[in-house]
Amino acid sequence: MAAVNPDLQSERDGATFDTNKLTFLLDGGEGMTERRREVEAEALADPEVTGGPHYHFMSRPEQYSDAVRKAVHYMKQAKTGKFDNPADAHWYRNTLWPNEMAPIGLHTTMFLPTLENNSSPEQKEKWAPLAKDFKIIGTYSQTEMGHGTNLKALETTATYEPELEQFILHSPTLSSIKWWPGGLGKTSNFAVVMASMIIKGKNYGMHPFIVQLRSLEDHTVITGIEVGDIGPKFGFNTIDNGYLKFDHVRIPRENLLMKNAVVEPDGTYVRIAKNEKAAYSTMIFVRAMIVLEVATRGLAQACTIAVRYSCVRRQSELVPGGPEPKVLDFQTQQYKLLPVLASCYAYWFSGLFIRMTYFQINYEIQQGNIDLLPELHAVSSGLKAFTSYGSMAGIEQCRLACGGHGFSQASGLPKIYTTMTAGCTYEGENSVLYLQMARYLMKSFLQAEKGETTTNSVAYLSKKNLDKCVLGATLSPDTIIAAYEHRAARLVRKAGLRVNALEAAGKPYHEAWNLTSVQFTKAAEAHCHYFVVLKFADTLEEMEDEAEIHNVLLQLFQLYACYGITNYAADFTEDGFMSQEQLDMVRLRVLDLMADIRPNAVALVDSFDYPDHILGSVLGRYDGNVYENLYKWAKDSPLNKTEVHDSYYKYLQPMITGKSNL
Ligand SMILES: CCCCCCCC/C=C\CCCCCCCCCCCC(=O)SCCNC(=O)CCNC(=O)[C@H](O)C(C)(C)COP(=O)(O)OP(=O)(O)OC[C@H]1O[C@@H](n2cnc3c(N)ncnc32)[C@H](O)[C@@H]1OP(=O)(O)O
Ligand SMILES: Cc1cc2nc3c(=O)[nH]c(=O)nc-3n(C[C@H](O)[C@H](O)[C@H](O)COP(=O)(O)OP(=O)(O)OC[C@H]3O[C@@H](n4cnc5c(N)ncnc54)[C@H](O)[C@@H]3O)c2cc1C
Repeated sequence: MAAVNPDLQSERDGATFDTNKLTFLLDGGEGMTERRREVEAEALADPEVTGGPHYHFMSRPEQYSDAVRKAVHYMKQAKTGKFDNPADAHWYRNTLWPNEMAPIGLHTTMFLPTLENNSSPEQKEKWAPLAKDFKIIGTYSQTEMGHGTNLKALETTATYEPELEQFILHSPTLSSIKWWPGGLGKTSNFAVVMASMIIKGKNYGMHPFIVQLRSLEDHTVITGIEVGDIGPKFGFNTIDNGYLKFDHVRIPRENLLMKNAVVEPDGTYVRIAKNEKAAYSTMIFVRAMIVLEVATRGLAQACTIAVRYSCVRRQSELVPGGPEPKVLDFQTQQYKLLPVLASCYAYWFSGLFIRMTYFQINYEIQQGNIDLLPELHAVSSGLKAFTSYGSMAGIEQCRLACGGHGFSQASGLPKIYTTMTAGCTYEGENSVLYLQMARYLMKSFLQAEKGETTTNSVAYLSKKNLDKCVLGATLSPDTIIAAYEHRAARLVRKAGLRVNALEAAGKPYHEAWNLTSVQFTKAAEAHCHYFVVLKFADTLEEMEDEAEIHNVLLQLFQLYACYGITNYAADFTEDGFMSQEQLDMVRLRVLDLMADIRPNAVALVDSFDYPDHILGSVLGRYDGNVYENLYKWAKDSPLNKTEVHDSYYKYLQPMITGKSNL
């Protein structure tokens, strides 16, 4: 192993805390870290994982094909039961496809969970083992060319025919063609297809059906089905997002997944689920997972790259005539990166929270208690939107902080960005999800107005909030939380009152809502911001016996909160809640906190504990040996395989010399 660049080593030597211990906290305990490292180490030692062709030097068809090679490698091992623990499987996949979408990604994250959570016990017994053993490979096929958001408008029909006890799947229009599902184009032989169910002329809305798409013998497409890849995208090169068209395809009645609703042989429809949105359950699961597994991890990787590189990169002068400093010593560079680093930690703790909450509430839902479903739907929707947007913006900030080299694929940042930014759109477009949360906020506001107590994430709405901000220079968590509560409560109330006023002025509710929806998305964002601040503070409070780590996390917490206040200053000041003096103090504290955190910046990103293979970055290498490896990267570029490129003979030579050697 090459020696570590002294500029990076000195950073590590100067850290005030043990990075390992912080890693344990992030992973959820020492045992979890150890297990993750074991799984990663095993994967990293396997040439099938690390030895394939260079991702960036392949064409898209090659990238897809190589991802399928890896998928087969994964499935062979999974079949042995090696990855029966979901966490092990997850760590292994992250190492196998670093910042890439696996062609079987939808199989594991949506197809299998839908089979498990939406099937009757008999159906589960039939389908889940086939899917777990990869005897069938499936995807989640919901979005259509014409509709992704508005599920009530899905046009694919599943019309029941009692005589034959069959459903007939059909795509009646161009816009009804399924469009986007991952792994649909070339990889999957099955899909859960979401279609509007029609019985005796009545439309019962979206329901899940399991449908075979391709032969299990030779992968040829089933008669009546047309399926293919939708072509190159902004990113997601390794996955075949696909299209799917049905021409009166018949499937047995039993292929309706019947946990939530049953269709009897004579066509009688029996709803079982207490909540009519039960068919939306897989989306809640994925939204809850996106917060940590997509948004936060993408941002943490980008931060790791940009912070390490900023301690290796020397440029310009700080002291006139003096040596070139590490660029992280410029205050503006700290301002670019350290608030983003603080966001990473903030999102991480919210991500851990929503993951745990999802599993707890889902357990209750499976037992028939759906009381907390609206809370889970609102919080998972809001946090997904809030963190994916913050992460997208933060990764771009990291790229800008790396100057010219940030623009090269060698930085690893474009791949992280394009993979992550898709998370702002898929699984519910962010504005749409904020508006879902806003519905919950509006209801809670009305409850609070009636003097009722609101609970869980919206408990603060029925509390008497402070009229004046008591934030002082010590930045105690309680005063910070109170400020964020005040802001969120005020924005929710303002939006709620406007809806009421517009209605009172004669507007129908839907119009009043639309005319207030910008305010409501801002209120939903403020609510999420408060929630993330709160979960960070809760983590600090629950921490035991780790004074050094507590210290640095408290600084990050304060930076996250103060930076948020400076960015949304008007929200905190315009009603006279926070004074100009307090705002000025907060602005200065941001600068002080950055100076406090600066010596620990590298240790804070090291604590994310990403192996170089996962980062995929020359700039963010653990050893900091950036320049020699940038040079090597360029030499490996396919354009440098020959001294004179073919295009010279084809185009330049005839122009320059008037003749061609071709
Ligand atoms: C210890 C270590 C463990 C590690 C384990 C790790 C495991 C890791 C696993 C995963 C890693 C994650 C990796 C992620 C990779 C992801 C790749 C995914 C690729 C993308 C896939 C997709 O995009 S699939 C398609 C997704 N599509 C959408 O999201 C569509 C968005 N639209 C909707 O959801 C809805 O249409 C709508 C909510 C916008 C509106 O619906 P509708 O019109 O029907 O409802 P209304 O607006 O009228 O509302 C009525 C009422 O219903 C409530 N409601 C809406 N949705 C839900 C819901 N889901 N659940 C509960 N309730 C819902 C709504 O709030 C309304 O309530 P009211 O009371 O009336 O207000
Ligand atoms: C990379 C990627 C992978 C995907 N994978 C899958 C998959 O595996 N399976 C699958 O089924 N789907 C998949 N999708 C589809 C994805 O879920 C949808 O694209 C997403 O839900 C957004 O829906 P839409 O495309 O209809 O956007 P639209 O709803 O058309 O959004 C366009 C604009 O309209 C706005 N808008 C729409 N409705 C409202 C409203 N009610 N109020 C206010 N504004 C509104 C939005 O905010 C947005 O600005 C994937 C998409 C991507 C990009």
